[in-house]
Amino acid sequence: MDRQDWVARPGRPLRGRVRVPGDKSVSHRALMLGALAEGETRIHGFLEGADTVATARILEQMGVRIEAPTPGVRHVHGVGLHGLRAPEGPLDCGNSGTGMRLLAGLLAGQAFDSELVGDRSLSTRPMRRVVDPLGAMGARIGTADGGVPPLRIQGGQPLLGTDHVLAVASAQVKSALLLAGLYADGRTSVVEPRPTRDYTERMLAAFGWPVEWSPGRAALGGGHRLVATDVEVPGDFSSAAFFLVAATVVPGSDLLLTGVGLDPRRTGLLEALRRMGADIEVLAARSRAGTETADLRVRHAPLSGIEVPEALVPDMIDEFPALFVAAACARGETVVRGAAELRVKESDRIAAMAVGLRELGATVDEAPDGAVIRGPLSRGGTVEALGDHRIAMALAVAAQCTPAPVRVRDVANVATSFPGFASLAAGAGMGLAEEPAPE
Ligand SMILES: O=C(O)C1=C[C@@H](OP(=O)(O)O)[C@@H](O)[C@H](O)C1
Ligand SMILES: C=C(OP(=O)(O)O)C(=O)O
Repeated sequence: MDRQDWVARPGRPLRGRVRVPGDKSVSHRALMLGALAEGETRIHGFLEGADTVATARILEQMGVRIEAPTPGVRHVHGVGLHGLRAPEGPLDCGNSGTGMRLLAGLLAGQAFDSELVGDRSLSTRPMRRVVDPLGAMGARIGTADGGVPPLRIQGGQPLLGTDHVLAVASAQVKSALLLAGLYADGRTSVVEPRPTRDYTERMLAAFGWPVEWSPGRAALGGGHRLVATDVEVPGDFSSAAFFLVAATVVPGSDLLLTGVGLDPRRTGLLEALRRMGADIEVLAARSRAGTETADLRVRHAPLSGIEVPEALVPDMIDEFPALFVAAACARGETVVRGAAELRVKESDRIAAMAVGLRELGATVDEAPDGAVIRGPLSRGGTVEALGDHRIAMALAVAAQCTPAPVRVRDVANVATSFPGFASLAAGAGMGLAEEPAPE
């Protein structure tokens, strides 16, 4: 990917309507379950991001026909639970932790060997969290030194249903184990330290696989079949988050975000921003095929710092870069704790935001599992997104509150989760322009 920068500066108040792209978590899962189902699964609202496109390509490498008649639509011709073919080479997950961890579970149950690789960032992310519990089920998966990718998965291993008690609250780990459980003999169960997003459970049920779940627990048995079904992907709350914060902090803003998925395990930021004083209304809430979707009207409001309740952390795990910006624009200080997972995302997101916001004049005291953040953002400058999509978008939002322009370096990776962010943001009023990176 070519290096790309943005120059961001205060623009106009954010106004009008914005429709964010489809949910990344749902798009990955719809492809995977569609591939393993019998029949044709039609996905609408599919995220055309590099992460989800990488997952589609991997499934195609294993013999799944996936048509893309128009952008945002995929027709997945399922091959059935045992219909995948051995791939000819390594399977490239790109930047996607979700892709790699979920596929590790799915591939552990196949009759053939496979290898999962990723880009530079993904190649540093911890994989023992899936490799060890999959190993307890009988899977054989090798990693590079330090438990990082590539993952070499030996096929033909019989899997045994196992009861897992997880140390980290991770929907990716839970989902990997449930996907392996489809191929296991007996019952696979997962207990989480805190409830995480339950899209895998919901979608398995929609595809006809018997699964029991409640917040923090999930269980299924092997030996059933998946039947193709249509999937309507809601707008990604994690993408909407940047607009929620931008419209809240820029005076005069009044913005409508349409068709945003509001799964309760995803909307921790809504709760945190409201506690800080944000003015966000949920309008036209509707439930389609078990998915909560609504329009969000957000108007500028002054914010005050809070202590973010630890129980909210998994429900806003991808929204902390945006929350850090809201905190730097608030009166008083904001305290984040219990969020050590942020250190093993696409970048160390605590460090990345601390360095970026300090460059713009904020005070950020880092802790191993969080930070204390104090504004104001008192100057412009040059900040590093470190190739992390969420850091890039958060720092562009921060620049809407600085007295001088901000160059955000290394932003090309925004295409993994939010292609078209810069033009959508500029259209809504944000001051944001793409710039080639200097040599
Ligand atoms: O299951 C998923 O789709 C995801 C789970 C979260 O990761 P963890 O499970 O590692 O917390 C989140 O950060 C990621 O963007 C998507
Ligand atoms: C952490 C993220 O994704 P992944 O783990 O799939 O790379 C994210 O999108 O913020």
